[in-house]
Amino acid sequence: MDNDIQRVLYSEAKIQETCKRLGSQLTNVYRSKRPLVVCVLKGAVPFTADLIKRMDVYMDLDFIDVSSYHGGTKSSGTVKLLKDLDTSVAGRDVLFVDDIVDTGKTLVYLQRLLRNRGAASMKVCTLMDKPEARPSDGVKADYVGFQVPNEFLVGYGLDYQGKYRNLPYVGILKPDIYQA
Ligand SMILES: O=P(O)(O)OC[C@H]1O[C@H](OP(=O)(O)OP(=O)(O)O)[C@H](O)[C@@H]1O
Ligand code: HPA
Repeated sequence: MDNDIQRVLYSEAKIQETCKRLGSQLTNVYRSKRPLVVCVLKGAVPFTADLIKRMDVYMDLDFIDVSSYHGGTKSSGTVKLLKDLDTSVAGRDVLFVDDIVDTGKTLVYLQRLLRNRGAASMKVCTLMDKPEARPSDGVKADYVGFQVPNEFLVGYGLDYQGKYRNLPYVGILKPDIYQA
């Protein structure tokens, strides 16, 4: 897989350092609470696994599966709910964990879906934020690891046609891979 990568943007060490920083920030925020951490499948799996190990708080973990990138590099614009939460969010402090906020459509969808379920609070932690991909008055994540350039990225959860999620770093693919 390494041969398919043109440039590494965030190394494994840099990502781990960032998980540590975000984890201690979130530990302070949720110290006296018991948050419901919601991992947004599938891309957020590696980040969630590393982040929660850095959060020294009692918490519950649940998963929601939504998808809008159907194999390509552009959002289809339509977010589909593939699996809902198993846990009630009423009265809970919900923390969404995602790998990237790009156009922001996934985030808008998730916030809309949970709005009427009575959560006490809803926050978003994302490893990567691509603000140039959406209007400046668009949605915002509360806790961000890296602000990333407006390019299609792979690795550490991010896929291209289902591949590269298991790379331990984040990078940019060689141009010929898209054409293959
Ligand atoms: O801000 P947006 O433009 O909505 O993009 C962000 C979303 O896109 C990716 O998920 P995807 O829909 O590809 O599903 P996956 O995680 O299962 O790959 C990523 O994991 C985010 O959840
Ligand atoms: O840059 C990206 N790469 C892979 N998947 C994504 N989903 C949203 N943005 C991206």
